[in-house]
Amino acid sequence: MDASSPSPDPGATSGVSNPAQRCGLIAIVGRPNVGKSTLMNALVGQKISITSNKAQTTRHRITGVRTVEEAQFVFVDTPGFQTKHSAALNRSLNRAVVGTLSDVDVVLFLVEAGRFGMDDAKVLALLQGEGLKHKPVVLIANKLDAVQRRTDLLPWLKGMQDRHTFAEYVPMSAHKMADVDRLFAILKPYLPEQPWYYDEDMLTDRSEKFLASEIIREKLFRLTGDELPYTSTVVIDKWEEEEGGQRRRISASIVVERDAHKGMIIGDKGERLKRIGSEARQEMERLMEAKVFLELWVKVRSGWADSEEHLRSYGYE
Ligand SMILES: Nc1nc2c(ncn2[C@@H]2O[C@H](COP(=O)(O)OP(=O)(O)OP(=O)(O)O)[C@@H](O)[C@H]2O)c(=O)[nH]1
Repeated sequence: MDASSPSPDPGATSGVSNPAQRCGLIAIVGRPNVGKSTLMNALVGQKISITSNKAQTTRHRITGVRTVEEAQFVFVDTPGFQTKHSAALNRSLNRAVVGTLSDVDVVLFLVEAGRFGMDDAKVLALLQGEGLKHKPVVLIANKLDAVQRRTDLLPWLKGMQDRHTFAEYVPMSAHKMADVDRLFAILKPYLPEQPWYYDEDMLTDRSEKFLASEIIREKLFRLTGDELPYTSTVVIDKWEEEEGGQRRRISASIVVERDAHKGMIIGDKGERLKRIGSEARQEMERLMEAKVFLELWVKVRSGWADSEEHLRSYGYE
């Protein structure tokens, strides 16, 4: 409450009782490409994590915060549960998923409405494992808009009921705002009554530096299409603020595994790298409300995805 508030005593009764504050952690899990990032961005109301048609682009844990009336929802976006690759990177990612889930109040398990494959089953098995058994899990049957025959959905939902006793069954589309609003109402009772963790207008607790690297990564994946393996990463090498924060000088490296990938990113006469840099710079300027000078490098670091040591130095724990 701000100091100029007319109310002399915020705790005073005025005939209308103020509901107690609620606050809780919510994790969003599901196989790659089911729409986790899309849903979190819709829930938080601002783009803070990258989305892409390319599977497995979400590797960092990202927190988004949304306060609706008395309830504060703190969202944790977990990396896609890795099933295809077996490098150290994936072990690290799976550890991150389990670590994230153990301390949340409710888990949103995303699947595509009408579909439940081996990859979904692996994520569900993880949720049914030791330590997570009693956690409320809400089944989100996403991409409802893409379902041709809605009548097929009822038997499918019944089948899902047999697989796990979910706390709620929510067929919806992350692209539809009305569905997203309804989800807030459904989730509210799962948040414990306790004071908010963040200011009401707080959207993310990740640093600008982290968001900058995510923006570069998003442009990288968007502009290289499916050619680039998901193991490419971005490291911020230099970050300088000038003129009281009005100007940023940022130098970043895109780290790839092979020379061929380097060529792919640089493109003909450097055109593609130039475009990645220019689009990333513009988005950073909008986000940071400052002038940005961005220098981008492409480095080849062979086999980094298999080395625990490299993972640590790039910030994956
Ligand atoms: N038709 C439809 N498409 C959706 C919906 N939600 C997400 N998508 C699309 O599904 C694709 C994948 O969405 P993401 O949000 O990147 O998926 P993700 O689960 O975060 O993917 P990873 O980062 O690979 O784990 C994108 O092309 C989205 O636009 C939806 O409700 N309906």
